[in-house]
Amino acid sequence: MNILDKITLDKRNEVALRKQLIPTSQLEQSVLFERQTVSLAKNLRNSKSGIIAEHKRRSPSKSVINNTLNVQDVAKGYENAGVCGMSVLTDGKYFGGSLDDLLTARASCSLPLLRKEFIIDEYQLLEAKAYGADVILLIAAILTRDEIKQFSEFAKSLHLDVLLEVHNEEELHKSIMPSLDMLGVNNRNLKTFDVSLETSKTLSTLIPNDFVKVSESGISNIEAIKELQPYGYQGFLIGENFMKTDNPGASATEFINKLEE
Ligand SMILES: O=P(O)(O)OC[C@@H](O)[C@@H](O)c1c[nH]c2ccccc12
Repeated sequence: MNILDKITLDKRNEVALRKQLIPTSQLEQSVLFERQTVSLAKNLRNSKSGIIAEHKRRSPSKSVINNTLNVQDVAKGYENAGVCGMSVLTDGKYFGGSLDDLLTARASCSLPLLRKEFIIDEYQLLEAKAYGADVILLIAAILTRDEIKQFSEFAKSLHLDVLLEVHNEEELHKSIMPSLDMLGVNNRNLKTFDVSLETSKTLSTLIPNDFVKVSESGISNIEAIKELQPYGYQGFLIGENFMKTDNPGASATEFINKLEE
């Protein structure tokens, strides 16, 4: 079993438990359910730099990235840096995140927030909304075309943006549909952890222009972005490069200033 299969299996058990503890009617009563969401896709279309900055404490590929920071400081720092949106890992077991992290980020900034999660059930979309997300991630590698359709349409009905993540041509072909806003190419293979920017370059021509193109993972310098922009990418998801420093907000500020020079 590869790591992605393991994560997905654990996630199914976790979601089944959560469903028993917190009924959907309770999620729907969250004050955040009434909140007007902010569109990340729109922000990216209007931005020069297109940075989506991530809060990530650890990952299966890197173990600990940063265990000392607090989400509030990171969210405020990213907002001050002028990023287009913030991604918050909410998986606990493999990434050290939580829905509480999402809630804290929501209370700390007004950036569009992406719930970075392994979504396998509509219930998680209600959670995303109830804890203040604006955007959800759907990972093509763990979903069927029917699930992608069902989850993305449900997300749209909740006024959430949808970022669909692919890693190869096959995943891309099965996923193209009008209920998606952004197509993300993950430069990291979630099954082997190999990282290559070539993945973004190769898949770029196959992505229809109606979607905002996002390149994800393994971006550690300005040169990578300059290299990817000619391929039509308007969004760049960066985690470790900022999170490994003592002050992710300051790192993002420096990065964006250089990029917009
Ligand atoms: O830390 P990096 O290499 O900058 O990567 C960020 C982000 O792309 C990565 O965390 C990610 C992309 N897709 C995911 C799916 C699940 C968990 C994590 C991810």
